Amino acid sequence: MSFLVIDIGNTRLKWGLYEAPRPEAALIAQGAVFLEAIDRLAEEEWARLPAPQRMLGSAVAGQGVRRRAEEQLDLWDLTPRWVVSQPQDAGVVNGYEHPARLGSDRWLALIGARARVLAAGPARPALVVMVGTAVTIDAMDAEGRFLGGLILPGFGLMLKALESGTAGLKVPTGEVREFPTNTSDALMSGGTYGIAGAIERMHRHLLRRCGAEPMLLMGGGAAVKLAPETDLPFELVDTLIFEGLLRLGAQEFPGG
Ligand SMILES: Nc1ncnc2c1ncn2[C@@H]1O[C@H](COP(=O)(O)OP(=O)(O)OP(=O)(O)O)[C@@H](O)[C@H]1O
Ligand SMILES: CC(C)(CO)[C@@H](O)C(=O)NCCC(=O)O
Ligand SMILES: [K+]
Repeated sequence: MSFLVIDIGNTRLKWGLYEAPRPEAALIAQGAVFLEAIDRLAEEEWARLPAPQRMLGSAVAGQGVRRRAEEQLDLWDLTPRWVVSQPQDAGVVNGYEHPARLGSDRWLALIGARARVLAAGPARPALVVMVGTAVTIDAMDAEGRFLGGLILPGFGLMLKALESGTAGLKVPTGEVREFPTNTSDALMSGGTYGIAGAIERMHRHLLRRCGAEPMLLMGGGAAVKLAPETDLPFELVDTLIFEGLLRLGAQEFPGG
């Protein structure tokens, strides 16, 4: 009973085909396309896939984009299901004031992270960082309660904002330097240290709140850029959202 998972962010749609809706299921195929290219999925990347029987997705890019993805899913005989963040599920308690307003990608990453924490040994807090179009830095305690998190602009949005909001800043890519001495390096270093600094700050908040060293998990398209600048020990995990979808899929489709 093969299982398709989809993560629609604000820049790209990521998909994965697993042999079943189960956390330990084998990955059959995966891919990513920019949102502009969604309308060609059925005739290109998906055309050669064995038909999935079940599907579960996350979509934070808006109704229009989600509908375009659903049109492509018409290729197969399955009912599209999209995750809405719940007050609690799969061992995670959602501390958001309005739980359903938490981005489903963040919710799924927390569910994926919780499973990793428990698999790694005694329960401990976790800090879940996703570096995509936006950056999110989400804190979860040792009992699996999501305490709250930060939303920052990602690299692309930060640079775009500076470029369009000033006369003197253009955006050729620079290097990360401790003491930048040209505009490109100053911009790249500012963005990188801005995000790295926010991670360190949130790490401190969580350590103080819980009194235990959090597990730091980082993912998303631009996480590799940040990795060398992060002093804290971390794990790069690109599949947290998929892992969350597999866990929820196992609950939703218990027979396979
Ligand atoms: N070298 C770069 N310079 C400027 N911006 C960049 C660079 N590389 C990536 N970005 C931007 O960083 C953001 C992250 O993009 P990417 O597609 O890699 O992540 P993603 O995890 O798929 O994002 P999402 O899940 O939000 O769709 C995008 O807004 C992209 O434009
Ligand atoms: C913050 C993003 C854009 C990150 O992808 C997404 O999770 C989202 O649109 N969230 C909704 C708002 C919130 O999580 O508070
Ligand atoms: K995202």
